[in-house]
Amino acid sequence: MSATILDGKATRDAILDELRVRVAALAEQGVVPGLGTVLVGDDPGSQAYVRSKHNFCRKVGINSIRRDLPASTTQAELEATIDELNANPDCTGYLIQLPLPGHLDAGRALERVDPAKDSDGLHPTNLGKLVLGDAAPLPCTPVGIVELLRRYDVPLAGARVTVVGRGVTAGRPLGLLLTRRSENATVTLCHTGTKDLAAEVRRADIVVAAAGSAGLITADMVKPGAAVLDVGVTRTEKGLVGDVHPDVAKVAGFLAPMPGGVGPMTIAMLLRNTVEVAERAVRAS
Ligand SMILES: Nc1nc2c(c(=O)[nH]1)N[C@@H](CN(C=O)c1ccc(C(=O)N[C@@H](CCC(=O)O)C(=O)O)cc1)CN2
Repeated sequence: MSATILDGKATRDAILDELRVRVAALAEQGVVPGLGTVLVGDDPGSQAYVRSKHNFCRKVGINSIRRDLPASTTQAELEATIDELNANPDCTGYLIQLPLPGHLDAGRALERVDPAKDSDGLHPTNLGKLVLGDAAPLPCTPVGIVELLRRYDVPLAGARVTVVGRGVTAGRPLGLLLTRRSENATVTLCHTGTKDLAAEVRRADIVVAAAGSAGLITADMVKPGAAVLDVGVTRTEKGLVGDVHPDVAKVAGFLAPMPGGVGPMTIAMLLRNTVEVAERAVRAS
C-alpha cells in the first residue's frame, strides 16, 4: 500500500484560480489588494519565502509592497515601518516574516500591526478571535492544513488528531482551529515535554508533524491508513528534510509531503487572507 498524496501545489493552484475571480470583483469596486511584507535580515529561507509570496501575488493580481530591512534594524525602526504600513492606503494587508533576528521583540512587533490588515492572522486580537470562534483572518499554515484535508475529503469530525509542535505559526493555533464546532476534531498537542510521543502518534487518525525535527515521525509510530501531514523543514547539507520519515508513505493512507504538501497551502492561504481583509474593508466602508 502507498499513501494518497495530498498535493499542496495542485490545491494551491486551484485556490489561486478562485482568488483571481475575487480580485477581479474587487477591481470592479475600485479596490486593488496590496500585500506588504516586512523582512528583517538576510536569512536565505525567509528571503525565499517572501520572494515566493510576491511572485504568487503577481499571478492573482495583488499588488506587492516590500519593506526589506537590514539585520541591524532596531525595534524602533521596525515599529516605524509597521506604523507606515498601517497608514499606507495601498497596503490592504501585510505580514512580518518570522523569525525575526534575536535582538527584536516579535510579540511587540506583531501587536503593533493593525489587526484589520493582518494577512497572517497572527495578531493577538485575531488569535483571540480564533479562541472565541469569531470571524477574523486565520493563521496561514493551520488553515492551509484544514483546507487541504477538506479538499481531499479526509474527515475531521470526530477524528483523533495528534499535532506535534506548539509553535505560534502552526501547532498551537492548529489545535484551536481543529477543535472549533465546524471542524469537531479531538486534538492532542504534543511537544518536547510529551512523555510517550510514539503512543500519542499511534492512536491518531491524523498526524500533523510541525516540530522542526528531521525524520521524527517514523513508520512504526503511524496507524495504518492514517493521514500524515509534514510541516517541518530542516535545512541539511543534503537539502531540505521534513519531520516525517519517507517510509511513512508505506503505512499512511494520506500523506502531505515536504516539499509539496502544506508549504504551498501556507502561501495560498496568505493570499486568500489578503483578499478577505480587502473584501472586509470594502464592506466596512
Ligand atoms: N510571518 C510568517 N512567518 C512564517 C510563516 C508564516 O506563515 N508567516 N511560516 C513559515 C515560513 N513560510 C511562510 O512564511 C513558508 C514555509 C514553507 C513554505 C513552502 O512552500 N515550503 C516548501 C518547501 C520548503 C522550502 O522550499 O523551503 C514546501 O513545503 O513545498 C512556504 C512558506 C515560518 N515563518
